[in-house]
Amino acid sequence: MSPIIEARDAVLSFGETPALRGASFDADAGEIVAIMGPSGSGKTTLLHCLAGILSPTAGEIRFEGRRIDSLGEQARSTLRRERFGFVFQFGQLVPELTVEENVALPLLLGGVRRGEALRQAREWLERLGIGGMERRRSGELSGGQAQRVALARGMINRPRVLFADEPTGSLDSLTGEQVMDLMVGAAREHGTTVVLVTHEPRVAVYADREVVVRDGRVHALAAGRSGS
Ligand SMILES: Nc1ncnc2c1ncn2[C@@H]1O[C@H](COP(=O)(O)OP(=O)(O)OP(=O)(O)O)[C@@H](O)[C@H]1O
Repeated sequence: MSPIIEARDAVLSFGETPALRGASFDADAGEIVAIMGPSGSGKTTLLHCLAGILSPTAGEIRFEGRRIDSLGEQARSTLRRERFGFVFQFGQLVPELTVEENVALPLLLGGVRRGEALRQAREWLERLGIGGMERRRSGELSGGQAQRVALARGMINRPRVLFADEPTGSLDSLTGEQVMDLMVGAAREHGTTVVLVTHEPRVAVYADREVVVRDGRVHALAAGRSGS
């Protein structure tokens, strides 16, 4: 099986600071892969390259076998909206919008009618155990609730790949486990690949496989600890 998402020898610097120095990574369809590694090693930069947010200056990024690093900004933006989902450390919800509008946003941006988009948003909120909060604003949510909302927003367009950057980084361990259970459950149900950046071993055990980034390069770890 060829990987659904892949980086080959990706190189990227920020000014004089090298972030990726020939990073290679791949994930198969439906696989959950954790990217671990020390602070500043290049994890987030790798995730941003895989997700088409950044383009490496050398090397290749492929999604479903096709180069995406050479696409223009508009094509990458469409790809992100239609095929990828995102969950970040602090939810990054839009404070002016209600919870249901936040969740519906990827559908609304893709042209789905408002009524239908909000209906699907409420379904996801229900499913993630926060039904009844659809009219709140993000400032009225706990950290765990906000991450559930972010997860609902990340999954609502049934992405092929969900990119999660420290999704539990702002949560206590119990709440973090609940969010990870929900994320893994939703991803498994929809066959969504998950690329999960975390520095927490107890979060990485949710993955099928772990890799470690050091100094801008990716090192494989022994086969996943989960289930073993
Ligand atoms: N926008 C930026 N401008 C300048 N330097 C950056 C930028 N983003 C990242 N860097 C630098 O690139 C290197 C890799 O950063 P990156 O955020 O990818 O690491 P990380 O492994 O995700 O770190 P952390 O675990 O602390 O989030 C670091 O040296 C960082 O300082």
